[in-house]
Amino acid sequence: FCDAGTSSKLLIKGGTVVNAHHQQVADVYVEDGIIVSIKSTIMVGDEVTVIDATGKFVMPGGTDPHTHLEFEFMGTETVDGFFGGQAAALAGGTTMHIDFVIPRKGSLTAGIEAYEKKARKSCMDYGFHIAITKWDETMSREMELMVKEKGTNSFKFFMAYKGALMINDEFLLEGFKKCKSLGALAMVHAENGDAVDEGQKKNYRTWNNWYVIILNTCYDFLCCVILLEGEATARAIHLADFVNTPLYVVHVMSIDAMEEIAKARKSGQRVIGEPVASGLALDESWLWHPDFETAAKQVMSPPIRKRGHDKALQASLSTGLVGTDRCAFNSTQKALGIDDFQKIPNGVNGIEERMHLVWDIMVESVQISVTDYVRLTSTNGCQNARIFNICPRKGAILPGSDADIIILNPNSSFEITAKSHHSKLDTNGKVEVTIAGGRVVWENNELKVAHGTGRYIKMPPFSYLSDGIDKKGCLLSKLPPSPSGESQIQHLKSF
Ligand SMILES: NC(=O)NCCC(=O)O
Ligand SMILES: [Zn+2]
Ligand SMILES: [Zn+2]
Repeated sequence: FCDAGTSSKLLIKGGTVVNAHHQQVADVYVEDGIIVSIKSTIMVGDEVTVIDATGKFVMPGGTDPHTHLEFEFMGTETVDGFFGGQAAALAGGTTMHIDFVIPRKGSLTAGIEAYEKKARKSCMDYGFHIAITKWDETMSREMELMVKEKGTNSFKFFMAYKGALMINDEFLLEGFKKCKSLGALAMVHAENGDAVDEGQKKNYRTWNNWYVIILNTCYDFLCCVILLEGEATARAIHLADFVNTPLYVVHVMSIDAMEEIAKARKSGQRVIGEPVASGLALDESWLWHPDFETAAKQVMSPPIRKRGHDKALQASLSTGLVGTDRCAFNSTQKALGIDDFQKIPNGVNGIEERMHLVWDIMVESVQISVTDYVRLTSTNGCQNARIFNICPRKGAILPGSDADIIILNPNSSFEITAKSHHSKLDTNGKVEVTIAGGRVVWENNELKVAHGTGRYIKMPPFSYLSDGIDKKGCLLSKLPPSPSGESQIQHLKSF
């Protein structure tokens, strides 16, 4: 890593500037980390660094809404610290990410403080979601603190990982009610954790020598897990509807889950589904690879599905957004599960590849337009930046927006060849320049990043998703308050 680029005045000349709903050939002038103007021609003095973007796209840097950097999980910790993971992200055109704070000894305050420390050396802007892994009055008070004092506006509830992070329906409901009252977004990891646990316990403890023999039985189990993802997604949707709060389903991996979300959206419920790069690009055949290391790389939860689910998720993207769920473990860590596949640390890579994969899979195949691409990856329109209430600071090339900008050359192609990847992958379209906070941090295949240049981005509550939602009303809000000193019968009569 080199020193971060220092120029505080930049002119990006002659590129096609793309926002979520519009593109135009224009110059973009940046000063002190902020976009100052966008005009057909801008003249500047010698003190300004000029970047020629003729024939290329000038777009907002990506926001990855789902990462786990320096995450202690399943007896180990993800390979990247904040700085390393962010540097990789910047090389791939992502300029902001939102990571998940895991409570420490049950405390959200201790949890966020630990993450503030982890993120101190950041070279890229970041925000936090908060995971809720139990429920009591203290948790409820701490959620309030996280929103009102810590600048977070989203909480993730795990319906899986029994015995570790999982929360039951009663607490899920309490959490949803609290989210609603705070104007915060409820997020769910939707899998039926009890059933997954049961299936895993009963079967398939050995992966190594027995790998081929158990293959078919495991396959049946994974098919069943699809139903369990759909079931949990539907359950979360119904509970969110019951309290009338918006819902965000993370890492949607199956057609079943996707269809539940589509159905709810059709009926007017505010539900967002988040496919991830691995689910769009991979299929489960890798999971059955005879080489443990190759197979274990693909192990994540919910699992990557068979061909068909990827295409369906791609099709659903026209109304959505895309994250990575970056939770990377190396082969030594994955080998923790060589004798018991339940112990393979769950998680995949993607923070560096997401922007290129989505370009290649979606734009090159003409499934979406270039403006849609901006909407999905970096977030204006109705996606990440709006969902997390940070638009137009992020996700837009507009005067006043942060100067987080990428220059993408649609006529350049390259191979993703890192040793850690299971295959070589040709992608068309290449992020040639990344500008973060007004500094050129990626250019000529070289990173120029420095510790401490990334900022914590506060995300205020009551995004557009909360706007006007109470007009709809819900069963819970229509119930009269419980009686005091009145008999249940009288109370029910009055209702
Ligand atoms: N998804 C996964 O397998 N690992 C990361 C943790 C999570 O998001 O559930
Ligand atoms: Zn999850
Ligand atoms: Zn995750």
